[in-house]
Amino acid sequence: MSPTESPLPVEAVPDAALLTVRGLRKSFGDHEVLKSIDLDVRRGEVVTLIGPSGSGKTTVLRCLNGLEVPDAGVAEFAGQLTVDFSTPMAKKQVYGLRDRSAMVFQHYNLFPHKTVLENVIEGPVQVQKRPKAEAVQEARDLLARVGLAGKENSYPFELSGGQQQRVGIVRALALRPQLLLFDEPTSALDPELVGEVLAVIKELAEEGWTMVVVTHELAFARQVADEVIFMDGGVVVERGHPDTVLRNPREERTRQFVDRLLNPF
Ligand SMILES: Nc1ncnc2c1ncn2[C@@H]1O[C@H](COP(=O)(O)OP(=O)(O)OP(=O)(O)O)[C@@H](O)[C@H]1O
Repeated sequence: MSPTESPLPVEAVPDAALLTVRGLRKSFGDHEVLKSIDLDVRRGEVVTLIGPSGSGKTTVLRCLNGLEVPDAGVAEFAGQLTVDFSTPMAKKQVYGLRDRSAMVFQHYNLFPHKTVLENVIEGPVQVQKRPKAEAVQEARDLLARVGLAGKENSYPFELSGGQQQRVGIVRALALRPQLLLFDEPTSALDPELVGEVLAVIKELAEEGWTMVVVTHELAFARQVADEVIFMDGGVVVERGHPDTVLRNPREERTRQFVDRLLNPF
């Protein structure tokens, strides 16, 4: 299913903004984790977030998905929804963000006691109240697309990590989101399984899905990303085309981080 088939259609307007975020701030206690983050995501664009552990990448995704309520800032889904996080209404409005985005988690976060099919249809049927037969058919089609036909009745523990993550991706797609959020989708996988998951994400990018991907896979970022954002200490240090940020960064901090990823010893 391409994003244009979703019930919340992504219009084929090249370079049109889908999500604009300004001044995003989030503290946990007195630890200021995000210090005024700006983000522009255009329709059909792939933005990758890179940065050291603790720099705030996951927190950005969780704020975009409405799993955390930021302390300040504004998020706007073009022409549909504006959330001003500094107002009391934001606590309710973040559900609007959750309706429009879907997250793929580092550790898959599948329900262990549910089958693959049950995991995938949970959101569409229980949350979105879509007809079960339609959700089941769509889930079967999506699972087949990522090479998981025949695994519908398996339980997560019966699958490899790569297969579980592909179920995680299908579960996100089944929500028919406008924006896909990936939080280090391959970092829990054995090295030989990383490629099979990245291939699925790359295919989705080629189909025109809009996505924000937190990843340490620089080869993926180079090939697939339209923009790379390097975060450190809760701020955006540098952003730009992958050829600049990953090959010829302007900032010394970016250069050191990329060098460490390329030469860990
Ligand atoms: N719910 C929370 N309560 C308290 N502190 C939190 C919470 N969530 C995140 N943090 C802290 O916020 C900081 C940023 O965390 P975050 O997970 O966003 O970083 P990250 O860049 O994604 O790191 P990693 O690459 O290790 O996942 C860390 O210091 C983390 O301990």
